[in-house]
Amino acid sequence: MLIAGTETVSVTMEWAMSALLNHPEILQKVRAEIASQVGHERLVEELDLPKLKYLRCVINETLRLYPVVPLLLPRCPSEDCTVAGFKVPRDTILLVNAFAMQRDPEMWEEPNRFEPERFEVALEEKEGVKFIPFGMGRRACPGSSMGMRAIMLAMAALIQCFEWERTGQEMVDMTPVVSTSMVKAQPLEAFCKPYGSMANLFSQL
Ligand code: HEM
Repeated sequence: MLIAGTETVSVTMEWAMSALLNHPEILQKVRAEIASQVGHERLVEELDLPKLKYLRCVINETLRLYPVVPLLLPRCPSEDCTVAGFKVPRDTILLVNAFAMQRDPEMWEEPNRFEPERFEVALEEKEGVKFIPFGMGRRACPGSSMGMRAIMLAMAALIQCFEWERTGQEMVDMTPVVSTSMVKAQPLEAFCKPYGSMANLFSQL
């Protein structure tokens, strides 16, 4: 539970921040949303999260392109069954490739493009199966809602309090490696400095 609930959150945040540094215009849009919905007189808090709709789209788009658990957890049917027309004998280990589904060009327009706006329109119920970063069914992630809240709150605070930049002209390397989870091959390095309008708040801490 500890690993399931901590590494997933921190790794997703690293992917999200990396994607934002490679798309400064999207980072700017998140910053503008936080400025209009929360301002700079106080720190963002959990009750603000429902208002940060674009930030939620950014996290969803991050989970689509960089799902921390790309093959979900293995399934093993207790009886013979049929999956997508294939006969599967009992006790076969089945893996669901969420990574491939979430980049399938038959399901997504320009699938490799980081475009949070695609989540501004709610997925239709039948489309829900194409976006499964938390798995689905009885064994789906029980911490999905807590995970989303933790990521959104931490990301919102980081963006509200600091200005972020890449360390140079070159883009952040987004190459993944898969171990127990899908992490960045190169850990993120970035520059940050306190955001001017938050200086008052920092001095009171
Ligand atoms: C970004 C955050 C997270 C992601 C992307 C994520 C993703 C997943 C995925 C894909 C599974 C497998 C589901 C399946 O195979 O259908 C899973 C299982 C699980 N997750 Fe998460 N998770 C996250 C956060 C959390 C948190 C915060 C907790 C707990 C506090 C948690 C606890 C668990 C547990 C206990 C399971 C195993 C469930 C079972 O086998 O029945 N996860 N998670």
